[in-house]
Amino acid sequence: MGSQSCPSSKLPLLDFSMPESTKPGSSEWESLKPQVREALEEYGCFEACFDEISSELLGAVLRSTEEIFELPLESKQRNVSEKPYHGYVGQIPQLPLYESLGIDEATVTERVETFANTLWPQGNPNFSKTIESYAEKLSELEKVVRKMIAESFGIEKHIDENLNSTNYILRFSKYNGPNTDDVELGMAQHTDMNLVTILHQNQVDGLELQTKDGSWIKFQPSTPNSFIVMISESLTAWLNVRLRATCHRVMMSGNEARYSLGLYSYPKDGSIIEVPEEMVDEEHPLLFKPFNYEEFLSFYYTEAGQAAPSALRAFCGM
Ligand SMILES: O=C(O)CCC(=O)C(=O)O
Ligand SMILES: [Fe+2]
Repeated sequence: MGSQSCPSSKLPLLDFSMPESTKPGSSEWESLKPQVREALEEYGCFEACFDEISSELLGAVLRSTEEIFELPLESKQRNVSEKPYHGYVGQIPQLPLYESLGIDEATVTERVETFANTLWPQGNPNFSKTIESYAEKLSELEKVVRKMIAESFGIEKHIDENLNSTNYILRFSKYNGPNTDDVELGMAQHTDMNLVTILHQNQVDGLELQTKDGSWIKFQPSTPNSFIVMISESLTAWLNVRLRATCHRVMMSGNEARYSLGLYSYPKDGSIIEVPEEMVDEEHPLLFKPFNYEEFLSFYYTEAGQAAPSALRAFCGM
């Protein structure tokens, strides 16, 4: 990899910590809604403040993340899943800096406890309590954002069904510093396939985002406690591509390890994503047939899915 880094940039910073800002219909809600829409139109993502998750909780979450990666490889590899990219991922020759583990249905107490018991056979109640609280609170922010998006397009009558058929996976990632003078690949460029992704990281930067003109910017958080909210392919499909998912990657430099946590909302097994009729008109012809997310994800991980410029269009485009 080259030794050059791309320019740093700030994203729009939206404040979900204001009282009432997560209460539908409040003046704070109404003022944030167009800002969410505008930021997503421009960048496909934004930075969010959300002090429902306190600094103490964020500190505990990052310590818990470090605790996971300190475990021996055999322990981490016990985190298995029949779904691709849901269990332990690591030891990939092309991505030597990267390792991650996921908890599927991370807002469900038993699922978090099962994950903890898999990693620590003697249990780790502290970990479970911290992580469950984090996933639960952050999933509330995710729902607020999705609801604001739906209202901004006048499709709020479909939102309850959309919200009620959602699961959340929480992924813990570690990227080692390359320990050279070069910038090295942590994670290859991609868009996420789910609905909405919310990321939080430690103090080591590395996330890069592709702007509309195709250039790359390095994300630099405005405050250590903020989150990046990003829309992903399945949500853009639901919106008939009125918003676009952002292409992103992780590039690492220096000696320090970067830790990140991603909360990914995705449609529950068996649920179908169908573009609401309000999103279709002469100017915006229907782009996707109704699709099942699980089937789409299986296709995405096939050779044809990986080779397609847009896996979603290849899978269910009109
Ligand atoms: O670590 C990050 O900030 C990004 C992770 C990511 O893009 C992913 O897991 O899909
Ligand atoms: Fe991603």
